[in-house]
Amino acid sequence: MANSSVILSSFICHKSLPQYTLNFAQSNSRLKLRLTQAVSISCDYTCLEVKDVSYRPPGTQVNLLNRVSFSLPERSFGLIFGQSGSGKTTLLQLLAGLNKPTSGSINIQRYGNDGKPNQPPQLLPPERVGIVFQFPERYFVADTVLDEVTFGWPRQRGGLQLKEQLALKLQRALSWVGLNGISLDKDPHSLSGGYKRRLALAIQLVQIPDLLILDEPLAGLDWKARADVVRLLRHLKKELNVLVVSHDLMELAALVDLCWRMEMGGVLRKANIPL
Ligand SMILES: Nc1ncnc2c1ncn2[C@@H]1O[C@H](COP(=O)(O)OP(=O)(O)OP(=O)(O)O)[C@@H](O)[C@H]1O
Repeated sequence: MANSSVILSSFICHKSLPQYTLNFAQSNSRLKLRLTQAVSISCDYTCLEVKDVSYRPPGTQVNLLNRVSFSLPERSFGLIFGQSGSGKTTLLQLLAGLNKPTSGSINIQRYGNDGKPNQPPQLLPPERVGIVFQFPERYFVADTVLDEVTFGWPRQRGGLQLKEQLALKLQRALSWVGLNGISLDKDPHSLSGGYKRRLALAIQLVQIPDLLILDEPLAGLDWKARADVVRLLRHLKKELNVLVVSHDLMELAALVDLCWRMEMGGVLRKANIPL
């Protein structure tokens, strides 16, 4: 059976590896730990809090976002929908730290058992946000699944310990998205549509994000792959804070805890899903 040392050795000299697969019974350990913590330690929770965020691209006079405010408590699934050109992607880019708001704040707020903030709000650091853009498979650059997932990992710096930690996180991420059965030598471009999306998600889950953002996760998939991704999102929302921008309201409706409409001019309003 392949184990973390197999991944680890492949991470260090990954070009010369034979075919292998993953089978990790222990990879749900963090999940169990989180459940235990929730029951036995406290009922504290965190919440993404976006307050009065406006954005005007440098050198322009037009606000693409106008005083956007919303909150998304942890382990919930938020959906933003709205017309093309209304500003949804612009908002996601701010949340991911790719651009900075012209004004307003994007924070993580921790609350205590009494429902009151129990510490000052913390800025949401970009490295704690996972984002999967539309059609992520178009940006796959590697010839193997392993190279795709580990693309961007430290090659020179960092000791064995760091690499071992990363390898364990990789096992867990692949297990989360149900890819623990596939060969890491496989060409990512040869995967089915649903599996390509799973791979794109696994890449974002290696470091567990405080916020997982998905831009049109069902776009361009056939019905089977769409159902596959919806099933996966149902599973992930139990553990993560998920924010999705999508036009596929019917298919995602059953997952949605909170919903907003982005109106033209970058104004966000709370809404029901118009089914
Ligand atoms: N850097 C920029 N400078 C000026 N205008 C911009 C810039 N980036 C985006 N825009 C404009 O801002 C508006 C919002 O774009 P955005 O991509 O956020 O919309 P969207 O709601 O995500 O649309 P879609 O559903 O088609 O993806 C559009 O009119 C777009 O042309």
